[in-house]
Amino acid sequence: MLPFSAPDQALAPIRRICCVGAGYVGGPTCTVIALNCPSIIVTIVDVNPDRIAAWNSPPDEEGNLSNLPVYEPGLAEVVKQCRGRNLFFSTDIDAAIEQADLVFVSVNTPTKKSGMGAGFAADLHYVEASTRRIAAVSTSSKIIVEKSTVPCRTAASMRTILESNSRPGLRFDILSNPEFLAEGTAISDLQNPDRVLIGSLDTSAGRIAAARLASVYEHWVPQYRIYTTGLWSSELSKLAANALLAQRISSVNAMAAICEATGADVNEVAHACGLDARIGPKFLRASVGFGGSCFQKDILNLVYLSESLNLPQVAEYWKQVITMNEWSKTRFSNKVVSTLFNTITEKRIAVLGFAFKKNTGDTRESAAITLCRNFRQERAKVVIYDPKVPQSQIYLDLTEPGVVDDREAVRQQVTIACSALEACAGAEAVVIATEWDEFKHLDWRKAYQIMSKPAFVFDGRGIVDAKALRAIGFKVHSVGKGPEIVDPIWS
Ligand SMILES: NC(=O)C1=CN([C@@H]2O[C@H](COP(=O)(O)OP(=O)(O)OC[C@H]3O[C@@H](n4cnc5c(N)ncnc54)[C@H](O)[C@@H]3O)[C@@H](O)[C@H]2O)C=CC1
Ligand SMILES: O=C(O)[C@H]1O[C@H](OP(=O)(O)OP(=O)(O)OC[C@H]2O[C@@H](n3ccc(=O)[nH]c3=O)[C@H](O)[C@@H]2O)[C@H](O)[C@@H](O)[C@@H]1O
Repeated sequence: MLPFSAPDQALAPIRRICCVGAGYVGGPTCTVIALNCPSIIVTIVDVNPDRIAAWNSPPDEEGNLSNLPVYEPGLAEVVKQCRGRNLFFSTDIDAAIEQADLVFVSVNTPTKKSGMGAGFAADLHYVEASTRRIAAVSTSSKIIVEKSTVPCRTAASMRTILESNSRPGLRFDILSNPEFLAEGTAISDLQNPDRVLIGSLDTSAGRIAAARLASVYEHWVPQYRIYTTGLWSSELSKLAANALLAQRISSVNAMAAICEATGADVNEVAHACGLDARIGPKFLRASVGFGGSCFQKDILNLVYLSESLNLPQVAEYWKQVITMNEWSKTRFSNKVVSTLFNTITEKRIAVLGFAFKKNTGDTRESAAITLCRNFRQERAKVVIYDPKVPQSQIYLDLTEPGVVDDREAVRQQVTIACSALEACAGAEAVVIATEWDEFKHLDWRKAYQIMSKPAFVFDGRGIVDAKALRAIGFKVHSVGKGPEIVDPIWS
């Protein structure tokens, strides 16, 4: 990567930053900026007063900020250090925008639910509303930074909106600065990013704006990790990176199906492949299927973009990553049903983990939601335990939005346990849906004692020691591992 070279002229320093959107990205990202740049005043704003109140919530009896709206290891400590010093959370959006030299737009860009492009295109309503607000209230020129993940050329729409609606004489330089943090490791990803990507117009003003944003990151990120590109490349790189990451998981999950049918072990296959420096070892863990708010949404967005560009083969190629993911989830729940003698009706199924991955309380697109819905359709009694997801969120996720109000039916069929062992009590099967460390270290002997027999474990994350569990008496299915095949030639 070429080191970022700043323009020769002296750059006006950034003194005040406003971040519009206090969610999973805006909150942690701008908190880390505040931590590393004590000379910059950072104000994070949101239209949701409950979210802002939670960011401002007081410490609990032990002095910990346990009620922040986002759970991330290390986040509470950083908020505690900076809040009230140079970090503020507010609902006064207009004031924060007006005072800022630089505004991050970090609002949600979900998949459109209706209208043109429904089910594929990104809903840019929130980005447009924020941009219009910036235009309406600004009394000084600013740098506007797209932090949200957006389709290619969104910056051009933002520019048109700003130029048509702002006071005369003001100038807005628009940059793309996509975020690559992963939930659960957000603070370390932000403190030590693989790269910071900044896209700008290839004009002198564009390059100066990029250099001013880079100077913020340079407080803690080495220059060689700051990569500047054109605006459209930067926007597309974010969609491309997520598509490539998700594609790796779908590829390894496709291999997992072959492993299960042949007796090969997906961990060994992934390790053997990952030793090739061109492939690399990371992000090759077979699973019940990927979740999270972005992989599916961003690939759908790429599919829509490809179709709009009249590239149906490209669209079909990326769509297959999602098709494989959906199939992986269904394949896993079908395995549970077929192993439990083809019926789980009235059987108690303990689902361990509901978040889309460990170390987060986020459940968006979590594979556990699909599994639990499938188990409900089979009329099982589902007992769920997750260390970080609140009961209300689990019920919300399992309720089907639609004409029929099924809240009562869900509550009759699904209960929430306070511990993993409580979930296991009386269960016919344990399904590991999220790779929380505590499930690795569960007292599996105790779990076996309190379960119905035969006691089954379905490990959708490949985290338990299947041999040790079999020695206890469990019947174990691990994703990507076939049954112990006894080959007559060798026995
Ligand atoms: N969640 C993640 O790990 C990552 C998300 N992204 C992208 O970042 C963007 C934000 O994602 P999240 O933070 O997860 O979303 P989120 O839903 O957690 O947060 C977005 C926030 O923006 C607020 N908002 C919406 N319109 C607003 C407006 N006009 N004025 C003020 N506030 C407004 C919402 O109330 C909400 O609190 C998305 O484009 C996403 O694709 C990128 C990298 C990682
Ligand atoms: O744009 C985004 O939102 C972010 O999406 C992902 O981050 P995130 O979804 O938070 O978490 P990941 O660690 O990528 O995991 C996504 C899903 O894939 C699953 N996964 C991950 C890795 C793996 O090897 N196998 C696997 O099944 C996880 O369990 C999880 O369900 C990307 O990793 C981030 O770089 C990106 O910024």
